[in-house]
Amino acid sequence: MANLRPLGRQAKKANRSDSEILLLSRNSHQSWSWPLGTHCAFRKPSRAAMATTCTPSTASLITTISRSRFTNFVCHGSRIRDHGGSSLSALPPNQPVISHFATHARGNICNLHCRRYEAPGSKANTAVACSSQCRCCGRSAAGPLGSPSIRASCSSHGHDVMAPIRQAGGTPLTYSQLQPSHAATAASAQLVRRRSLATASASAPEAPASEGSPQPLRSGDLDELLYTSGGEAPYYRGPLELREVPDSGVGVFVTEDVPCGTLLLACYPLALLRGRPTGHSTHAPAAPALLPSPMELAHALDGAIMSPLAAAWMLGLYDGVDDDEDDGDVSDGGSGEGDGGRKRRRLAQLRQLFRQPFDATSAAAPDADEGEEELGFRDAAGVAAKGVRCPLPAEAVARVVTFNAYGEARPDPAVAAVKSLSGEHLSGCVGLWPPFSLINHSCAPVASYGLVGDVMVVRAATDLSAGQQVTISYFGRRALAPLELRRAYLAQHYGFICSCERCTLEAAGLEEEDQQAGEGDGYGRLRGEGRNGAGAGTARLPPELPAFLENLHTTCSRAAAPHLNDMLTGRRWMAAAGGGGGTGVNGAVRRDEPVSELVEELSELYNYLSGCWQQLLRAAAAAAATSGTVAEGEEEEGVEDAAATGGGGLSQQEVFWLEGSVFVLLDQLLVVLGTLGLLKRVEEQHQRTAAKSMASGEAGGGRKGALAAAAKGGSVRRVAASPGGKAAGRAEVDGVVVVADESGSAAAAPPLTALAAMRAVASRRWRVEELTRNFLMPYVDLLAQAQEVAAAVAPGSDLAVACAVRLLYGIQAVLGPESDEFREAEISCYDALSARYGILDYDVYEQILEVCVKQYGAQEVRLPGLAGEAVPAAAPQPPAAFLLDGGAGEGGMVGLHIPAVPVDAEVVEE
Ligand SMILES: C[S@@+](CC[C@H](N)C(=O)[O-])C[C@H]1O[C@@H](n2cnc3c(N)ncnc32)[C@H](O)[C@@H]1O
Repeated sequence: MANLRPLGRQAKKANRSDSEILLLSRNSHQSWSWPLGTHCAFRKPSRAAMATTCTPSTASLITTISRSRFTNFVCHGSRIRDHGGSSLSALPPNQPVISHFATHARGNICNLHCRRYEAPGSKANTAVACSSQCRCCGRSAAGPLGSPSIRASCSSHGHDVMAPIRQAGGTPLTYSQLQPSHAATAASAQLVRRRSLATASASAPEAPASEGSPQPLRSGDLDELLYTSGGEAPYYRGPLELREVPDSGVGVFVTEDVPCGTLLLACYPLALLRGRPTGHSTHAPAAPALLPSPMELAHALDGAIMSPLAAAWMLGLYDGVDDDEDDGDVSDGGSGEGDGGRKRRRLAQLRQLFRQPFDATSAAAPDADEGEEELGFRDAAGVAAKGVRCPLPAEAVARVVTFNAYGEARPDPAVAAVKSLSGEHLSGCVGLWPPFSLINHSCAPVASYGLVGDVMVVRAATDLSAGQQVTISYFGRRALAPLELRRAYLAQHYGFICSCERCTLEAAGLEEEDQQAGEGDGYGRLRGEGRNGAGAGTARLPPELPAFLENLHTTCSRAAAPHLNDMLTGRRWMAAAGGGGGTGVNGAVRRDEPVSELVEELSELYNYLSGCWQQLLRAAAAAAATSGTVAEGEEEEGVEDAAATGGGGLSQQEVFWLEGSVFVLLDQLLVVLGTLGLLKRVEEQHQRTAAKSMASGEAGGGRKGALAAAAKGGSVRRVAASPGGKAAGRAEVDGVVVVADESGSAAAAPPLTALAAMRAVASRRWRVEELTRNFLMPYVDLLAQAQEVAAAVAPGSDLAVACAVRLLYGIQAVLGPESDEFREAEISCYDALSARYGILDYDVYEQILEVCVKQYGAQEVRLPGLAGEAVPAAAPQPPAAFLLDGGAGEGGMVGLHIPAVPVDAEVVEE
């Protein structure tokens, strides 16, 4: 599992229940100090407490935490296994305000979460002291003590949200985040003990709200996080600068180290079109049909009145003409600038624009008519200015929109939940956010992004080092597709051949496919042909792997997926149940389609898919072996070493990519596995029942008698008499319609229909151990792999969040909330949400998690029957399908729905 360790649920529980934890004392003007080498004082050692222990031996020293005006200090540190520890470094005394912030050391060994509470009346936006350095890895995540470059905030309900926001140029965000916590005292008393996810179970009766049932999101909680201060126009630019990037034009780079979750950019749109509001639904994404098209946006912009700043951006944004290409023209035309002239000029112009805040006064006014040119815009210097007409001709506007616009099919679930509190219902939209448009794409991006209302927010999705390019993924789930498919998509939609690190690596590998001992990366290394011969002669990957990978996706998505979709989705079941008989919509299964045929078909598919999966895993394992794989407990260092040295084998990252390339396969396996189990069980039950009836019939005289006898015994309820045939009959066995024919032979037992199967499934209790063994375990196993893939390839994306959330619930169902695996899964969840929303206060994290659980259908993992409750006998419901889709605003590549029906369960005999 990932190597990231934020505070876990246990830590939270410990704090909540053990109020003795020394650091958790609110609102008292008090200071603490620890002599060197003493442990943080947890009176009741818990696992969390132990993990948080700071000792010199783990190189974690707390010298003093200085006094003065700070009032409250909460430290949640956690550390997993035996890697180093969390560290609070020394703070000089008598700082005006002291705070620590969360260092979310993704990829580091340790993690530290510290929260500060302001004294009532004190100014939360006073510069705070931040200094924290991991002694294990030496990484520093903050500016110097007392530096005004970092601000911290208190949330309105008394918890704080620690988002290190840096004032590195640009206008800092001015919103409620930086205001004093107006209700810190009162709210801290109101701390609601939320029902822990860990203890929530399918069977748990709804607890009264006061007993800590999940609280609905309160706008105040996320306002702080989401920059919705009302009125003020948020703009924020972190420590970013523009640079030239070979083959990609201009790109955005960080000028200093920033930790994962750091806000990098928040800006207003130059223009934005929203679709018709559809409200927030937990399951149903906004219909794509409601999304305005980019061409509508281009049309709206054509000839629109806009601020001089916006007009300058329109001229500066990439329009599909490469700078190099244009250079030739320019010099040929006698500009005298020579090669690189336009490039340099453009870079200089963009740098100047990038420095200007792009806030609400910078936008276009597409609906403005002539007279409204007088409207108050402002120019690049921030001076009030007249509006100007869009300086580009229609076709150029269309090109700018094509290459720079961003569309979101549905709003982010957490944002939507917050917005809906104030009656605002977001919908899909298309818009242009100029500073955001300068960020290049990578198939292994390092930043996440999303819309908060109209504001585009970009965050570091991993720790970034000074000088590193900020990249995002232009597509969602396609990030998990193989090279050729990704490239085809980017070429078609964005007009470029991706030259990101991952593509370069994979392409290099493909080119070297036929070479002998490799010096290169990629597939050469995959085959154990690593540098200096490392790995040669040891485990080797199948030589056909590259082709295998490239073909697999095509096969699965084009052949298997539609087939499965058609056969297994809720729509189909619904159509089967929906009456009319015969075929339903979209060629749905016939009411009388025999289960055995479906089973056979699915079995074949399953064998094929699982063969592919096994092959892939073997390949990945073999590759890992060639890299001189890491011993247990040395995972992180090993990976780092491998990555750093470019060692002979395959780095963990490459393994992730490999696995990611067939991510689609995993979904399909899940669906097939689950459905197959379901059908097999029902069929077996059907056969048992038929055999029973036969036996009774033989003893009691004829099939008709058998049915009657069975009905008498309570297991079969007779619903129809023989239509006249000597041994025919029809009965319903707990929802399964059994129609006896006239042959009298067991083999001639009538086919169980798909519809009847669903009914049977829906009306039964499930045997827990069967569920666990046959369905949930493989499911969770696959999810765990998927989660790692998603975290590596698309951190902070919908996909990564969905995987992490579903894994959490899967592990809860299978291994329980006390298991180590659960804790690790929770850490993954926290990581995924932090990468998306920034470093989160635990309570906010819990709230967002709840929203995501609904959004991604994770609760469906809690299959009926796990807690022993009966599944309501009812007509088959269409499964509450959930879709693992892509990053912000993107649909999935394949769009498989995973049925949420309980599957592979054995009917408990009564
Ligand atoms: C939204 S713009 C990004 C900013 C752009 N680099 C510029 O100079 O304005 C998108 C364009 O940048 C270039 N680009 C972005 N990511 C790239 C990548 N990974 N490889 C190659 N070109 C890329 C492509 O030309 C693409 O159409």
